[in-house]
Amino acid sequence: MDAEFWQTRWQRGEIGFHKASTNPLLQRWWPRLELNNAEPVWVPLCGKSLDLLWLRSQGHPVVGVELARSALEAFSAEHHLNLSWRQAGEFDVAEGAGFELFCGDFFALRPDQLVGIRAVYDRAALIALPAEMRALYVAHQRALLPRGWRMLLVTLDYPQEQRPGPPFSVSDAEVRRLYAGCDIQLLEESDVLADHAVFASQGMRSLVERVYLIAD
Ligand SMILES: C[S@@+](CC[C@H](N)C(=O)[O-])C[C@H]1O[C@@H](n2cnc3c(N)ncnc32)[C@H](O)[C@@H]1O
Repeated sequence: MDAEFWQTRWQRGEIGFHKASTNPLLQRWWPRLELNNAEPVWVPLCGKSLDLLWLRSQGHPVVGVELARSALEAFSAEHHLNLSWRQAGEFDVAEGAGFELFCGDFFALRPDQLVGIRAVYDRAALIALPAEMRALYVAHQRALLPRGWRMLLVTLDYPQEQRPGPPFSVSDAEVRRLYAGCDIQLLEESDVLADHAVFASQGMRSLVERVYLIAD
């Protein structure tokens, strides 16, 4: 899952992960983070998700990172946001209308670029990465954020041998291992295979979606 893999997915429009509506799990569970609406929210591997718009509609300034510039340009154009671009070190940043979206590699971000962020939304970021990268991703995430953060995390769990990722299968045990030392609450768990006919046609036999509230 290198940069070229994702750039090619965006170039070819192979973005089945992108949803045409706000994630209902975000709407249902976000209040459990008990945030002040003025708190900025960090959205790693953000794509052009409509969830960014929903978070902003709640009053949150939204900070994201995304490798594919075309994704951020599409986000700006499709929602008439007229984001402008500036440079910040090795990142180009699309900003305006309550958004600050870093274009570049998550792993190149430094803590001083995310000062004051204590809220995180991870949907299809952790599970976009293969196992060896997930450990590095979580370690970097934890190094980037100041103590006291809270995160809403959405995962998928299925027999990995039934289909190659992404999305990758992430078990409950792995979430607890990766975020050891944090307070981890499982908010919801359900089998969602019936909603993913393509995965079922690829041989998947079960697909469990989980939503966690994780606090450092
Ligand atoms: C599965 S998609 C999910 C996008 C978004 N979270 C959503 O829910 O629609 C993963 C996204 O992460 C981006 N990505 C992958 N690796 C990245 C990295 N190292 N740094 C920044 N973005 C990355 C990809 O380009 C892709 O848009």
